[in-house]
Amino acid sequence: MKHQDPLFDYISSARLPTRWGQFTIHGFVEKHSGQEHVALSYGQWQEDDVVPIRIHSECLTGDALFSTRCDCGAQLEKALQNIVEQGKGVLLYLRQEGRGIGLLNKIRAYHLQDKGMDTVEANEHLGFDADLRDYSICGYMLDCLKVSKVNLMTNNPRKIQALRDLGIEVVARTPIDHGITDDNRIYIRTKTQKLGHEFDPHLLK
Ligand SMILES: Nc1nc2c(ncn2[C@@H]2O[C@H](COP(=O)(O)OP(=O)(O)OP(=O)(O)O)[C@@H](O)[C@H]2O)c(=O)[nH]1
Repeated sequence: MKHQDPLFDYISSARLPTRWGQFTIHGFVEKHSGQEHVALSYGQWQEDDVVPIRIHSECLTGDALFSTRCDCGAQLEKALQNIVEQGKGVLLYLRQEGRGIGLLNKIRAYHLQDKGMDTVEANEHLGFDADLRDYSICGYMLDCLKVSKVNLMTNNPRKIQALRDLGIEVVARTPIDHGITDDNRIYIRTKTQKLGHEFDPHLLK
């Protein structure tokens, strides 16, 4: 598993039983910042297989605190369920909270959204770009896990491009449009209009 890289390190792996099945959790670190990330893998594959994967960006409020202000928690659950149903797959869980602005800045952005701004306007009002995420560690993580061809669960074309730029073959995309509620319909509409996410328009009416 250990690969030499100037930017990233693999740390260790362990069993991770979950509600859906038994995964293995793998720990990684960005050397320059000390930022920690994890990958969950399930099942087995050959080097040439197309592996179902999800790149999930940390969302403490949605993933751990049950918020329905976004669709993150529902997407995380659905991704793990999909992987187990398909018998193999990988979830890359990147610690890029709030599209990269961090937890406390996300709460500041939520405050501005409570006052009427949309998710992009709120980021920009705080002096950030709409999306600050960096996916470069994904190439290293997938390399360590011996994955080179993927079926990516996402509605976000930027993730497809980011993987292609890293030399990963994105053979297919599986939409992941779970968790749309009255609490987040406007937020998701904004993501389609301003950030390029692809959603079935009927789901957003
Ligand atoms: N700045 C900011 N971040 C948010 C907000 N709502 C959710 N997030 C963060 O957005 C990230 C998830 O992004 P999404 O746009 O839902 O999904 P995606 O990862 O781009 O695309 P998918 O693969 O289709 O889910 C997580 O890091 C969340 O913490 C918000 O209103 N403002």
